[in-house]
Amino acid sequence: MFVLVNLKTYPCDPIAVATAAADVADDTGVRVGIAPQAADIARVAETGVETWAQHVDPIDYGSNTGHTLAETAAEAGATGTLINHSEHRLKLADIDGSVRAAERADLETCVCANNPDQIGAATALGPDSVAVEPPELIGGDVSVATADPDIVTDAVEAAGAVDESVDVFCGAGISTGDDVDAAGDLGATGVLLASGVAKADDPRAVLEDLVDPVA
Ligand SMILES: O=C(CO)COP(=O)(O)O
Repeated sequence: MFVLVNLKTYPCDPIAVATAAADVADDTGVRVGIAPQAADIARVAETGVETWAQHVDPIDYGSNTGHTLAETAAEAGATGTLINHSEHRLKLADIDGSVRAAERADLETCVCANNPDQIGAATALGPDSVAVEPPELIGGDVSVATADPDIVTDAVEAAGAVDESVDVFCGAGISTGDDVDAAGDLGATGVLLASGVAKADDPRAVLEDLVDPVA
């Protein structure tokens, strides 16, 4: 399982979380990634943790004020990027453009989607992975795998019908190792989570628990 922690713009210490995540990954062999804000990518990457961008724009070098260029994210130390997160939704053509931009910069891609139909469409764009995250469960206390297991199995089926080589992750409300385990049982090969770690009093303890059943 891949455990990808999206720090969003939560007021946590990205370096403390990244250092803990790097330690937990080293100790257990579980793949753990951190997706900090763009401005924090370089110092998060310096901790040695697998570092992802939260977004890259469908642009090339040039006159694009205020955008995130995939090459710059990669040079800062990112090795992957989320695209079309529920809190940063893009038009279909721009999702495609962002996937192409990320590929150009050798960034691994995960396209997020709200439901299985969107997962099928996202898979057709050829990312490395897709992630189903029901918006109504994001930031809540109940894991998607518990609250809506069918959405995960349907997403796995929808992606598989288009391209079996594309990994399927799930996210929303995931905060424990049991949640990660349940997501795996439904066919997900990774989880995306945020508040469970970023808002925790002890992010290291949460990270240790998250990887425990899959270690
Ligand atoms: O949006 C998410 C990860 O990208 C999920 O957020 P929560 O883990 O806070 O529900």
